[in-house]
Amino acid sequence: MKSYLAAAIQMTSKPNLEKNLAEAEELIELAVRRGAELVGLPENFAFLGKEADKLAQAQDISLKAEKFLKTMAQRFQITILGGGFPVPVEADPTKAYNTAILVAPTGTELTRYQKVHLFDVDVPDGNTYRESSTVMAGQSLPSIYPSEQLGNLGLSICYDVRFPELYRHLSHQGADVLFIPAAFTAFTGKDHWQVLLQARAIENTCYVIAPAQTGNHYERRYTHGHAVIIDPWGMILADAGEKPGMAIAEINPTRLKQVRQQMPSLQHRVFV
Ligand SMILES: O=C(O)CNC(=O)[C@H](CS)NC(=O)CCC(=O)C(=O)O
Repeated sequence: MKSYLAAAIQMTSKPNLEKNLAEAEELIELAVRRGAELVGLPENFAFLGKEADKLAQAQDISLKAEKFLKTMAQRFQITILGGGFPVPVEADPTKAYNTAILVAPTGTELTRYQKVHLFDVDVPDGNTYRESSTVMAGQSLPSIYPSEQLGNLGLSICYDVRFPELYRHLSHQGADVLFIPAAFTAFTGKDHWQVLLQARAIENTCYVIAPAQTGNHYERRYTHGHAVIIDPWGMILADAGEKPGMAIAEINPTRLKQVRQQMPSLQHRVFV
């Protein structure tokens, strides 16, 4: 593993696939110009709209999002994470998997994860979320992708951040970097987002790369923003704030080793 720059992209995706991909392309290009070799896009980067509209367009979103990620990775010679887009479930036309994929600079898919924990929550601000009405829950824990250059990369999506056992599973497999792409609600985000991300970084002594959605997407859907990169000690290395843009920071194996020496808690695990 070498030292390199990673970018966590922040977007305000809308119910408009073409527009979102054009915005993502601009931000990826900017990240590359700033030297990023690993770029993460947030959950719902390709489409953020009503559940029914998303499902109706799922086939189109799925094909175009996947093609887009492969084209970007090859054009800019970067590794790229697409932090969550709907992939239709063949056996059930009423459902899609909320899928994240990691793509190599060659355009090859390295690994894929289907979101396991679905956000079925009545948020106290009056918004109701029933992700399970259109999303099929993934059945298996994510596996890490061992990259010689970039370290062991672990995937997850958004609401997963509240389930520490998933990240324990990743760190148990040797994860160095945890991806937590999200579309966190503005209401929960203000109190929980940063705390949860820092906890996952600290307890697993891993880097956290958390691309995010921000602002108003349609009607009353607001997300929290603050795409961040956090180091294994829990320090916020970069924070994208509230506007579309990105957080960029160095992922450094020497720092990783240093923190794991200073705080060897992973070696002291008793139960998992
Ligand atoms: O907001 C939207 O319309 C899009 N959001 C999403 O697609 C996903 C699934 S509904 N959001 C989350 O998982 C939020 C989790 C969260 O916010 C928390 O855990 O507090």
